[in-house]
Amino acid sequence: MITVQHLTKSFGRQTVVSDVSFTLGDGSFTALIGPNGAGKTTILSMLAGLLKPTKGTVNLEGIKDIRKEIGFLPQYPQFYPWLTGLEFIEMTAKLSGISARDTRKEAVKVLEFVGLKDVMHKKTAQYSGGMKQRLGIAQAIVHKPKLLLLDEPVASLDPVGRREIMNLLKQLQLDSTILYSTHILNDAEEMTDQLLFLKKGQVVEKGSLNEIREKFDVPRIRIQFSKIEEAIGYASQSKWSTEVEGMVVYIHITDHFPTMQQVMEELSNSPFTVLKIERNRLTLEEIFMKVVSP
Ligand SMILES: Nc1ncnc2c1ncn2[C@@H]1O[C@H](COP(=O)(O)OP(=O)(O)OP(=O)(O)O)[C@@H](O)[C@H]1O
Repeated sequence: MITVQHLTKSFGRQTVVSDVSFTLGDGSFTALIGPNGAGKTTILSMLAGLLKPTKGTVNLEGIKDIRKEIGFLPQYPQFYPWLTGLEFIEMTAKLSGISARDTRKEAVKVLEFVGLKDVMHKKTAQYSGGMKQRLGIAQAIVHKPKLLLLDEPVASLDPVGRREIMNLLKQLQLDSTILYSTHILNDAEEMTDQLLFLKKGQVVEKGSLNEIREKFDVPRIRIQFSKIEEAIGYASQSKWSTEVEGMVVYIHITDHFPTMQQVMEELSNSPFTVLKIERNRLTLEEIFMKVVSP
């Protein structure tokens, strides 16, 4: 269990992380979500022992030697372009305390796990962005850390690459506690046990996706029309409270009203063509905007 209490970091007079507290249960998968400059990198760097907190504590229960038991993927990992992938991982394996006898074996194993075995003898200068990200993950996990900290592990990847990396991380959760930062919310939505929403250096909301949904979700009915004019036309004559977004009209449900049936009745008496009607939930992105907007 990792316990972070009142973590604060100031650079000069500017406090960029302020009184942040949270816990990470063993084997949990937590996302640190926040806009640019919210303090994600600073928090991860303090947990990784790379930055000294101004105030507060990080209690890494069960972790005696940070070098051996924490894996860290920086936001912009640096690779020596003249080394091959295998040479690079062998080097990081040594640095993280793996015995010289085992470095080759462990390096090959981890490169196979991240899908780079076929290119492990190529120089890292020739790796694509996705391959570099995998190599970055390989260096973070080669020593089988108990705590894995990843700063924006999927930000530079296309949707297929993101999916692959997230699936890889999900497998790592079997052996490690994972904390990663992101502003790509779909990934967080699917994979994560706990969400920590950061705004201006403070945790403004935390909990599981369901807990946060319960708190912020607004039940609504979503109606898709075939033309913007139709959406506007329907919204202006509806007796319910509506919101128009392009060809879509949202009707907010309060105290169970209106019912779907009432809306359908109203629609059937109108001249507009409906393409789709459904009960709809806020996406994580919409919840995020609600939580972090000023
Ligand atoms: N060494 C430093 N000296 C001064 N200010 C810093 C330093 N490092 C970070 N900051 C400031 O701290 C704030 C938080 O930065 P941080 O990189 O932690 O945010 P972030 O949430 O990771 O942002 P991004 O999503 O853009 O990576 C920013 O205002 C940044 O300018």
